[in-house]
Amino acid sequence: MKIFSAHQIYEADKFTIEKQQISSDELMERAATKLFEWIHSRLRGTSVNIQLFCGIGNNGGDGMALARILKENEYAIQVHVVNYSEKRSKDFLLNLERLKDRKVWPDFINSDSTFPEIAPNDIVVDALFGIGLNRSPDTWVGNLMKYINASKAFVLSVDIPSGLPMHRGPWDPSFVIRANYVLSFQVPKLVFFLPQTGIYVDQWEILDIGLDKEFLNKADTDFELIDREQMLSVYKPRPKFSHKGTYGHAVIVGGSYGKIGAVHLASRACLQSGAGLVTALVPQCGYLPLQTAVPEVMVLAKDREKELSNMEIPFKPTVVGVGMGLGVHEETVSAMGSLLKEVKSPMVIDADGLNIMPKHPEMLQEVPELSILTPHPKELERLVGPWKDDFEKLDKVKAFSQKHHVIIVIKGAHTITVFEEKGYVNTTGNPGMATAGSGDVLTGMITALIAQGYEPLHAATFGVYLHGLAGDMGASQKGYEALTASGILENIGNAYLNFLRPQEVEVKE
Ligand SMILES: NC(=O)C1=CN([C@@H]2O[C@H](COP(=O)(O)OP(=O)(O)OC[C@H]3O[C@@H](n4cnc5c(N)ncnc54)[C@H](OP(=O)(O)O)[C@@H]3O)[C@@H](O)[C@H]2O)[C@@H](O)CC1
Ligand SMILES: [K+]
Repeated sequence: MKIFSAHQIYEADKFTIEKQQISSDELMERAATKLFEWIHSRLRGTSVNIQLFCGIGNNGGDGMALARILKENEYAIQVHVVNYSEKRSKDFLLNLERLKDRKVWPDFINSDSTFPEIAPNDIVVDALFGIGLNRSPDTWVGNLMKYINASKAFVLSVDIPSGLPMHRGPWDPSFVIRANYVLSFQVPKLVFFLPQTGIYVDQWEILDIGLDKEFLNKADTDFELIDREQMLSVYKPRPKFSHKGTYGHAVIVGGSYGKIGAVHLASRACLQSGAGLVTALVPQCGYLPLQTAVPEVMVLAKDREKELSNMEIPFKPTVVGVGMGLGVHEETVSAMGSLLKEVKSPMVIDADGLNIMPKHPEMLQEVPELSILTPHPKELERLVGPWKDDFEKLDKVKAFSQKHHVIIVIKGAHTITVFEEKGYVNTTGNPGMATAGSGDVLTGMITALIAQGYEPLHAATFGVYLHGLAGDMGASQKGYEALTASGILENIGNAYLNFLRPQEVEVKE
């Protein structure tokens, strides 16, 4: 699913109005009707007090139109117009008049007003600002947001939590509505998925307001959501007459004394994700534990006992995954330099494989094109430098990807895979996966997919998606706290099965 910028949404809006020959207020009416249907299907006429806080633009207009439909359906409502500007939108004014025609008189909140009381059982509809927010809300408006946040009421935001801009972090993090639920029109918004702004959104859902499908399909967006449907188009079924050679020979290079477990996890994940053959290249201390624990993995133990000083591979592997538990010993660093010179096809580079790079920038030049780098936030900062907000981070990663022609997997709650100009936002996974070794499993999985012939970008997005799904299945058995990297690994098979199972189709009433 594509993620549109504010500008693109306004364009889609304009295009739809022209093509469908409707007026802008008809589109607003559609939006408000969808909002109403969502609320009504849950409340079914329950006598609950609904307080609508409406701005003076089109987001506020949506709120006003919703208020009217709620009133027509005999819900108890109170409408507050938050008068933050004299520049009221045409459709806001139209809906204000329509509301007055129904004998509903909103109260107007200004900078010197006392805020209305909000009871714990009330529902607050937040229609202050939508995607048009372009500067910090005034202090009194920010204080109203804080006041709403401090209430115990359930907060339902229209389109986007008010106070969140579409293109940058908030000016003041306390001047943003914390939404229990966001009903977002037509397309998801990037801010829902970023660490600094996603915290304002507990749950979100898309309401289809009938924007022109052709326009939406044609549009080229900077970001996309990675979901099951899209991954199904990437998935490569295994043909009957295949053999282990069909699925490649992956080499996992890593480990040092006390950190052989990282290679163990990555190698097993690589096998369980479908690689034909897996060889682990480790220092001597890794030989016995790996041969004992994972009989399916072949082990190449190099000369040194405690760390790798030589990463020579005596055959031509399909793909190399490197870095987990490697350490940064001087000789390991130089062995890594030689490995990068040797390998010409895309690699997967993680952990210490990445930590080595910033101190040896010449190595970055040797990284094969289309390699996949999988940094966590600290490793990423070492690679691209610090950022002031998530948007600057994404810009820096895009520039880095373009410069080095590599794929970067920014690990996080919503892992984002960046390749050149574009970011792919993952939708699977959970907080239980923030645990030791989780990244080693991911590296093994992505390596396995490349071994099987997936092109690197697909290997990265599909690997991230499956890894999250395996984590979700693990968490459903054990809960977040008890989930370990082994728990993720054990669920790779279940993740594939779940992914390939035909999904139940939701029947709409
Ligand atoms: N396209 C769609 O799919 C549909 C969209 N719809 C709805 O429209 C919403 C977008 O509406 P919108 O453009 O009128 O902007 P909105 O967010 O209501 O802000 C209002 C105005 O406030 C101003 N302003 C900005 N920052 C400010 C600040 N800090 N303090 C004070 N003022 C500030 C700024 O105007 P300015 O003063 O800069 O000229 C801005 O224009 C969208 O989220 C959705 O709910 C639906 O109706 C149906 C179809
Ligand atoms: K809003």
